[in-house]
Amino acid sequence: MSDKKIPLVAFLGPEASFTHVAANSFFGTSGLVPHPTIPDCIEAVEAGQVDYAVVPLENALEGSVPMTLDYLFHGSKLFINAEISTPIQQHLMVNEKQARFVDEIESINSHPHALAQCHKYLRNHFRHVPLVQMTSTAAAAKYISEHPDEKIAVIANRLAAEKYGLHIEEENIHDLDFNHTRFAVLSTQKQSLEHEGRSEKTKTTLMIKLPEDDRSGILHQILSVFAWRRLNLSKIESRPLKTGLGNYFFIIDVLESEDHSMMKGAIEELTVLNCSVQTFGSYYTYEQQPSRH
Ligand SMILES: O=C(O)C(=O)C[C@]1(C(=O)O)C=C[C@@H](O)C=C1
Repeated sequence: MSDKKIPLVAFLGPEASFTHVAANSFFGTSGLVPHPTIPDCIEAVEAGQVDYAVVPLENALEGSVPMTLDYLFHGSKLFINAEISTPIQQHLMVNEKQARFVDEIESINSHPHALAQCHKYLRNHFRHVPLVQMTSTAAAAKYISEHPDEKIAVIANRLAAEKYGLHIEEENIHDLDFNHTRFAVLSTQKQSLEHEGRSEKTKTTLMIKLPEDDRSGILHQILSVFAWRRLNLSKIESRPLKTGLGNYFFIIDVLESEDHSMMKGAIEELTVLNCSVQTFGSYYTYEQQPSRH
């Protein structure tokens, strides 16, 4: 018998959320602990209650998950240890008791990203039905399993339909086929987690704050630091600094390890330009293979 300690992993729950599916694919079924919100997951790992947290970072159709970015980049001391890219398939479901009355539903509940991923479908089929935002797709599914008399449909994955005994009214209602979400594995350690099927390249996530004096051309200078070193950026996003209107910082993903000499040089040069640079770790990406969920 192996005496290897099973890590505890917080994930955005309840069970059968997409985050659960992603966490399960990476860590297996043991040690996974559902938390009701993204900040709860982040705080659990900061407080040492769990070893890791798995939280959604970005969806291919909807873009970044602001809650994760806000908690990760504003004051947390966590690092990204791995990234899991998961295919997302959304289904419309109701409680078995409501299966004959789908025409009479009074609201459609789900996570805001899931509602947005099915925007066209909802406009075409349920234009006048109010949409209600929930903390996760699985939270919506769990709710209607516990309230069979309420005339609510939800958008969630197949695992949620199975787990909460719901009737799938329509499958694959997401507007575009290429629907993937990136999840981050976070911990207090600066480390890269190894797992089967990792990407060839390491990715580094940087948070860059501009110098106080608002010089013209500073963004161009920042990008040149990476460009002449042939460091490939896979993402650049600006987010509010929350210090005043128009004050932003940049999140930049670079396809190189921060230990690489070119990266060290780039970070040093950015500091000389009076930018403040914080690294959130270098890590691998894992593509989760499509499953029935
Ligand atoms: O609601 C869930 O099931 C989640 O895991 C959250 C989340 C998200 O934040 O985008 C994850 C993947 C899907 O894109 C929809 C919702």
